[in-house]
Amino acid sequence: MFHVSKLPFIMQSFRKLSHVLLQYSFDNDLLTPEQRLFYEENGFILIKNLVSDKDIESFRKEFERICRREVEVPGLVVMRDLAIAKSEFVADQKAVSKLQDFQEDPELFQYCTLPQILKYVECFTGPNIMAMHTMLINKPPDAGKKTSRHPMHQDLHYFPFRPADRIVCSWTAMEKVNRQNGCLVVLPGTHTGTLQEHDYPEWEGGVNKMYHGVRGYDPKHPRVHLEMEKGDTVFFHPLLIHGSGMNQTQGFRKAISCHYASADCYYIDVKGTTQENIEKEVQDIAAKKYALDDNITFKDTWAFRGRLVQGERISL
Ligand SMILES: CC(C)CC(=O)SCCNC(=O)CCNC(=O)[C@H](O)C(C)(C)COP(=O)(O)OP(=O)(O)OC[C@H]1O[C@@H](n2cnc3c(N)ncnc32)[C@H](O)[C@@H]1OP(=O)(O)O
Ligand SMILES: Nc1ncnc2c1ncn2[C@@H]1O[C@H](COP(=O)(O)OP(=O)(O)OP(=O)(O)O)[C@@H](O)[C@H]1O
Ligand SMILES: O=C(O)CCC(=O)C(=O)O
Ligand SMILES: [Fe+2]
Ligand SMILES: [Mg+2]
Repeated sequence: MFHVSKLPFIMQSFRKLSHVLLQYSFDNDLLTPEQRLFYEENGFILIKNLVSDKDIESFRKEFERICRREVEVPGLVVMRDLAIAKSEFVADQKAVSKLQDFQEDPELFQYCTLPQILKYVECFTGPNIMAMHTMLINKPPDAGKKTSRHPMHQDLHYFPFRPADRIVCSWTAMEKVNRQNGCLVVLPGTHTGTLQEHDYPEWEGGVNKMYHGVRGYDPKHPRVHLEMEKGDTVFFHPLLIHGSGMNQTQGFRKAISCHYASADCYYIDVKGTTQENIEKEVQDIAAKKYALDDNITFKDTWAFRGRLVQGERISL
């Protein structure tokens, strides 16, 4: 018979067991057992209303200043949608589809250090945390060629560091996102698989630079559209297959995100793996951007951009 005096023993056994059975998250006081199990099984977890309107307003303002070129940010990559980059019209601020690598912009980088975000991140990375990759995505109204889509992919394809289970993305909606404006689409449970081969999808209207898609995923796998309100944040595993649909509205769908990794993750050599194709593209772009010879390594491009946000810097 169960007796309350046995409760501490039962709890302790559960904790021990959970270390064996739950490989994707850590035991702490933040996630409920149900939330942990959800992440373990699905590879993502959505937390409502995590980032304040005030913070989002300040990211939006800074984004606009960058578009107007009132501030210059070292290392920042300003992307334009393919449909606009290849058009004859002079691009104005509305042409910016994505900012990458805003680690040197104090206003935007504030996002990566928000304590309420880091508390969740720690459940997946542990206490020593590096912000490895930053983005502000401004998905434009589709110009008619479906170039606003992001093909289904696994973010780990871009990362030469491991282990995958100690990496997590936080992605915060800066406004209401839904099917109409191209919310995230995820294939729940795919984080338990392996890294798949990625390449450019054969889309008629073309595809944006470096938007590789996963080859041959099961089109019948259940899809979940993550409709979110402003401030809602999803945390997801780097093997989770995800993408985003076309923006069929006239507004620019904004989201801000950061990929975090445990500071004791280690770099790997991707030679001879499916990641060789992205390594080559990244090195070609980096060589141009930093006006260097082609001796900048894939690993360097990451070590150089990564920033410690909690604990101590170890091997990344
Ligand atoms: C987990 C995470 C990492 C997952 C992801 O983020 S997946 C997406 C990752 N994407 C990236 O990292 C994209 C990086 N993009 C860039 O570095 C830049 O936007 C560049 C593609 C190098 C272009 O930048 P920049 O050289 O300043 O732009 P320019 O206007 O001078 O154009 C130079 C040539 O590039 C072309 N271009 C610009 N934007 C795109 C585009 N979106 N897709 C395809 N081609 C593009 C542009 O047309 C021009 O081509 P040519 O006229 O020389 O043929
Ligand atoms: N031909 C394709 N190959 C690979 N991925 C695709 C293809 N077409 C769409 N996708 C991806 O599938 C996801 C959903 O795209 P899409 O907008 O077509 O459908 P949806 O949003 O589920 O449906 P709806 O637009 O009817 O609401 C996106 O990640 C998109 O990039
Ligand atoms: O905001 C989006 O459309 C998703 C972007 C994404 O998955 C990525 O850049 O890796
Ligand atoms: Fe992604
Ligand atoms: Mg759609």
